[in-house]
Amino acid sequence: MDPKDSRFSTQISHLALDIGGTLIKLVYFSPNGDNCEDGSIVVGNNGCSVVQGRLCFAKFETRKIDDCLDFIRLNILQHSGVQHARDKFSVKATGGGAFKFADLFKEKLGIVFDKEDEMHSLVCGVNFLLKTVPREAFTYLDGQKEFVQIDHNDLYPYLLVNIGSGVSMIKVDGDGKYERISGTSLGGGTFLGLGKLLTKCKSFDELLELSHQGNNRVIDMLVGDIYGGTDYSKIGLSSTAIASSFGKAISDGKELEDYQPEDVARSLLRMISNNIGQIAYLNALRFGLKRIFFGGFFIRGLEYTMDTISVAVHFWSRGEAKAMFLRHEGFLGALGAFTSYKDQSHSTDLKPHHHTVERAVVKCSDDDSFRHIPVTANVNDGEAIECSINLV
Ligand SMILES: Nc1ncnc2c1ncn2[C@@H]1O[C@H](COP(=O)(O)OP(=O)(O)OP(=O)(O)O)[C@@H](O)[C@H]1O
Ligand SMILES: CC(C)(CO)[C@@H](O)C(=O)NCCC(=O)O
Repeated sequence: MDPKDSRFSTQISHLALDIGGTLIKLVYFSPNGDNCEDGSIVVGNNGCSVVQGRLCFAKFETRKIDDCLDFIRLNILQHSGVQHARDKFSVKATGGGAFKFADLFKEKLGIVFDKEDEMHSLVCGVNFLLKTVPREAFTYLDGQKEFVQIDHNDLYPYLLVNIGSGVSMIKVDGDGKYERISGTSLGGGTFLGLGKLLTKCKSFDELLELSHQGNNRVIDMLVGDIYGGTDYSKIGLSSTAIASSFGKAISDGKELEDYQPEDVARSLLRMISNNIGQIAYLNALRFGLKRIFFGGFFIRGLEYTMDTISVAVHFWSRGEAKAMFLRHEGFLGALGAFTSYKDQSHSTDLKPHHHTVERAVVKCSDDDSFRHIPVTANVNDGEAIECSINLV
């Protein structure tokens, strides 16, 4: 197969979207490195072409969906010499937006969504990563990041906690065997929404930056604040443990303006992370699960967030359960939708039924400068995955 001939089809058919309440995530296969550094095409064998390249990642704010449409138009459609796909191509899509924005994509780009269930996609995405991508999962405790060697024969059961706008908790027992056992509406959307209201910051990055500089003890009421500086050791609470998030605001006699936005952001991040860690542990306990994988874009590879979640899980489980994180945390659903191409033949006659990942590389697309991709990744924003797909 001449790679040039198949380029348009390849790029369109190997794109998957996860359109969530806050963010749109894209995973796309770049066969020739045009959209992703250093990729390479090639190799034909026995009527089946193996195309080498990379899985690339990009994200957009859902409220700025036009940017996402432009990205697809400029980097995928126009790149291939067309403006509109004229209803010819269906693309895997998951998340609530696969329903909400189906008409928009059809009207603006001529792309039809082939919808994949959100929970199913999340589970497929995690299983794909854990089974295929080396050094994907890691623990984070006391400032130490440690990669976890995953034994494919001893992967299940595990608890998946996906922290997006809201939080879903899914017990995974095998490939396609899972149950959503819990969830909470206090998630990444709560952090960002409350954060914007309380600190006047404009973006998630700004809020994170603020939280870096803050001190949660200024607003949180600690056990020591209640117990005159001492631990409550009888029930295992140290004086520095948070007794009540934002509790000091009750009696400080201060207005919101009297607090530093940094301290508010820090308390908020701690409150949300702690709460999710605790609910996750309780659900793990319900079903006797020892391993908890945390995903979703709320985490963003942020040490403070991961540390807080890990400490919460460690503390409540008395060291029995383990919190683990994933390098491609934010792209689980989109990756899962992408891998679902392998389950069926495709209108373009392309069928990626096998993904071989040799190594993950630290270059990727950056959503803020998507017109100039490729660029080097920032804050773990989705490292490209080197892989090959079979075209039949
Ligand atoms: N650049 C960003 N802009 C906005 N939010 C961000 C950003 N980076 C990380 N976040 C955080 O990630 C959250 C969204 O995560 P994610 O994309 O996994 O969920 P979603 O798919 O939008 O939500 P849901 O699955 O609940 O529909 C936000 O609520 C916010 O806390
Ligand atoms: C509604 C979804 C699944 C959309 O992704 C997510 O935002 C979520 O799991 N929210 C939490 C809802 C709840 O269980 O209370």
